[in-house]
Amino acid sequence: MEEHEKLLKIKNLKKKYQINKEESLQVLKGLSFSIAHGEMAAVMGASGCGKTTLINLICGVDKADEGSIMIDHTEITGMKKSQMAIFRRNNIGMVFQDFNLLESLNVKDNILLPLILENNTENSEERFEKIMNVLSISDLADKSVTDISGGQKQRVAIARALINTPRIILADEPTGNLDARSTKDVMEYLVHINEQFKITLVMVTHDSYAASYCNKVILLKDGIIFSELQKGKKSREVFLEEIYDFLKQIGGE
Ligand SMILES: Nc1ncnc2c1ncn2[C@@H]1O[C@H](COP(=O)(O)OP(=O)(O)OP(=O)(O)O)[C@@H](O)[C@H]1O
Repeated sequence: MEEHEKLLKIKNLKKKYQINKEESLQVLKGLSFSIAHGEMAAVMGASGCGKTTLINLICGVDKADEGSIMIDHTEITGMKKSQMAIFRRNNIGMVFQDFNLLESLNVKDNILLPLILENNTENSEERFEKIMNVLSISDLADKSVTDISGGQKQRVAIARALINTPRIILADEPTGNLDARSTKDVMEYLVHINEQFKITLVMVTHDSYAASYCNKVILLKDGIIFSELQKGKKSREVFLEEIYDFLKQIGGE
């Protein structure tokens, strides 16, 4: 893969947290990897290895100590907070474990919220309809988000992440609050939107089953990359076995 085909390029990323005056915790110790345009990748590793830290650095809510994060040729590590907030709104769609939907708004308004905040709802109807169709939530548009299932809530959250035509979707444990049936549904829909909208997707997960839907799995250990697994032409089931085997080596399952 040529460098210019990479959407996300992370080089030598370092992050430590100051625990108290004397102690600090070096979580990321020089992490490097890249994600191609249109790729769907999972980041895995034992609890506390720095997965959420990594997502927070990529979406710019926290700052790295060293290293570089490029999203489509834009270096984000040096950006000011206000600049980063604008970049994030225009380029990054976020999906969270607990959905982060507003209960006072119905499904449609939750999805349109990023455009409403930007005062940019003109010509959004066609994209809204397409997203609703692809995620099979058209029938839910007028419902309150308190009256739909967990799996449906996550599909609404994915629709909201997509509405602004982002370059990348970052998902932190998107199936963490879902049962097995809804996990399967949500992962199938994520594959579907990855294909239909050619959107690049990076998710952090504990769940090997969810990760097995991705084209690539990045395994973190001790603050660096332990291994990168490619699905290639393998079936999802065979890829799942491979993920299990590697996770056993790093104590992640
Ligand atoms: N703001 C913070 N201050 C101090 N330590 C922190 C802070 N945020 C995270 N940590 C620590 O850094 C390490 C990595 O945390 P992080 O949440 O990134 O891990 P994770 O891989 O996402 O964990 P999990 O899988 O359990 O969600 C953990 O030991 C955590 O306790």
